[in-house]
Amino acid sequence: METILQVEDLKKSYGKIEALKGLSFEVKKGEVFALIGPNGAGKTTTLRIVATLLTPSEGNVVFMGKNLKEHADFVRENISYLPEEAGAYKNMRGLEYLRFMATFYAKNERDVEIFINRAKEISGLSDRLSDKIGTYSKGMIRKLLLARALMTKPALAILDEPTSGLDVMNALEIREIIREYVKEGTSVLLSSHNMLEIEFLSDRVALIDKGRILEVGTAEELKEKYSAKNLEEVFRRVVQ
Ligand SMILES: Nc1ncnc2c1ncn2[C@@H]1O[C@H](COP(=O)(O)OP(=O)(O)OP(=O)(O)O)[C@@H](O)[C@H]1O
Repeated sequence: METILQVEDLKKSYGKIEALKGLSFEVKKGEVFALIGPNGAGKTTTLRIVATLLTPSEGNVVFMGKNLKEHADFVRENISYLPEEAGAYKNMRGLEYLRFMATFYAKNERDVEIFINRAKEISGLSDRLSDKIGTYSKGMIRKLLLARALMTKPALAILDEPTSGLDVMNALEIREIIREYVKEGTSVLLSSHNMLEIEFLSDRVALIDKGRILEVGTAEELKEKYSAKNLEEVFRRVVQ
């Protein structure tokens, strides 16, 4: 399978804190690749570097054959990022927000309409899109932002804890949406603390702790290796 993203020996320090200590992995085309690890393991730092929002202290990121250092614009055009603590503009209406974001990515007015229509479908928010975002529940905001992240059908969607804080039904819906987009050609790099979600969504998982990758494989491979019933047990054994 073709590789869409290569992360090579990534290091990142914040002052004295070494958040990443040489992290390498790759994401194949059409794959959902998940990062799991305890709080502070370095997941968000990794995702933010790939999304070009942070620069690494050392190492390389190669996306679709292009090094991020020289091609940040290309990367930004083809990657979308859903941050963990994403707020949206509270005083904007949902639809205004989608239009505003669509104009950044669209090459012409026709694309703007295509993106907005796609986002309407993904969000499932129908009439509520005419209301101000300040009146939305947490689940509605998450859906709006996921719709924004996927509406361009990016080559790679980076989703930091896509369903955190959502109830079971909303989380299920969001997972289904993500899987649909993978069928249409989007690769996904995500982080999550929810092992059920990871088993349902991911093709491969990387377990990270203290800025290093400890294991990579499919959920099945990891469960077999650690004679574990589920990923939670794998996680416990690897991280302890
Ligand atoms: N802006 C920052 N300044 C200083 N230290 C930071 C900063 N951002 C992250 N760190 C530190 O880097 C390390 C990795 O943090 P990161 O947010 O990447 O972890 P994470 O795996 O995403 O954690 P969580 O699961 O809690 O979201 C932690 O020790 C954290 O305190």
